[in-house]
Amino acid sequence: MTNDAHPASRGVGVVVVAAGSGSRLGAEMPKAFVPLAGQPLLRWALASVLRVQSLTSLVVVVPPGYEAPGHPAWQGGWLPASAVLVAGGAERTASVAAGLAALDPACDVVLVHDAARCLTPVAVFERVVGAVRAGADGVVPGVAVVDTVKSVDPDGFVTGTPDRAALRAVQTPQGFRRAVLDAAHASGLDATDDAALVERAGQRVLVVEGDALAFKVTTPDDLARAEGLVADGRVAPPRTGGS
Ligand SMILES: Nc1ccn([C@@H]2O[C@H](COP(=O)(O)OP(=O)(O)OP(=O)(O)O)[C@@H](O)[C@H]2O)c(=O)n1
Ligand SMILES: C[C@](O)(CO)[C@H](O)COP(=O)(O)O
Repeated sequence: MTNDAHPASRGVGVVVVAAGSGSRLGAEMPKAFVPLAGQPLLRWALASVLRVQSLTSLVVVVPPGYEAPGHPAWQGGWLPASAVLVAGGAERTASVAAGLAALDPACDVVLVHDAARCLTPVAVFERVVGAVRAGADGVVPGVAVVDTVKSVDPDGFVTGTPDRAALRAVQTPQGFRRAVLDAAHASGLDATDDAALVERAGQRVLVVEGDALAFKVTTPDDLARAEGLVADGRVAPPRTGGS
C-alpha cells in the first residue's frame, strides 16, 4: 500500500462488507464466497480495492466464524496479507460499524464497499476518493434511472411519479471524511446505505458518476450477467497469488 501524495492526507481506509448471507441469490454458501469464473466474489472485489492509489488500511467484514485466518474459505492464499478480518452483524449497518471500529485510526478518508459489487472498476474508487479529498463530506457513485419510477401506497396504488431526471441509483464504494462517517454510525440507526445515515445527520452527500459494471450481484440473474461479462473479456480476472 502506498501513501497519498496529498500533503494533508493521512490515508484512505476501505471497509469491504462481505458478511451477508445472500438469501436472494440462494447459494449454498455466503454470497461473498460464491464463485464467479472460479474465484470468490470477494476476491474479485478486492482486486479493485487493492489498486486504490492511497489505500493504507483494509478491513474485510465476514460472516461470523470466517474471521479465523485458518477458515477453509481462505485456502489458496488469495486473502491479501494486509487485510484485517472482523465478524459482521445481522444487518449491513452493523457490519459496517464493526469494520469501522477495526480500521486504522490514522485514516482520514473511509470508503465502504459491497463485496457483492464485485466488478466495480478502480476508476470509481478513485473518483469517490477524489471528491472527498476535494471537500465533500460524503460521496456516492450513482447512475441515471432509466425507467419511469412510481411511488405507491401499501395497497399498490400509485401516489406519485417523481421526475427521474432528479433520481440516481446509487452504488458503492461510498466515501466519507472519517469523522463524518463515525459520527453518523454513532447514531445507532439502521439504513440500507451509509450515505443515508450521513444525510440524516444533516451532512451533504455528493453523487459522482458510477459505472454499469458496479452492479450488485443480488439474484442468480445478476451472477449470470457477471459470468457473461467475464466470458466476454469485459473484466480482467484477479491475478493468482493474491488479489
Ligand atoms: N448483515 C450483513 C448484510 C449484508 N452485508 C454485505 O452488504 C453488501 C450488500 O448487501 P446485499 O447484497 O443485500 O447482501 P445480502 O444481505 O447478503 O443479500 P440478501 O438480502 O439477498 O440476503 C454485501 O456485500 C453483503 O455481504 C454485510 O456485510 N452484513
Ligand atoms: C449499499 C447499497 O449497495 C447501495 O446501493 C445498497 O443500498 C444495499 O442494499 P441492500 O438492500 O442490502 O441490497
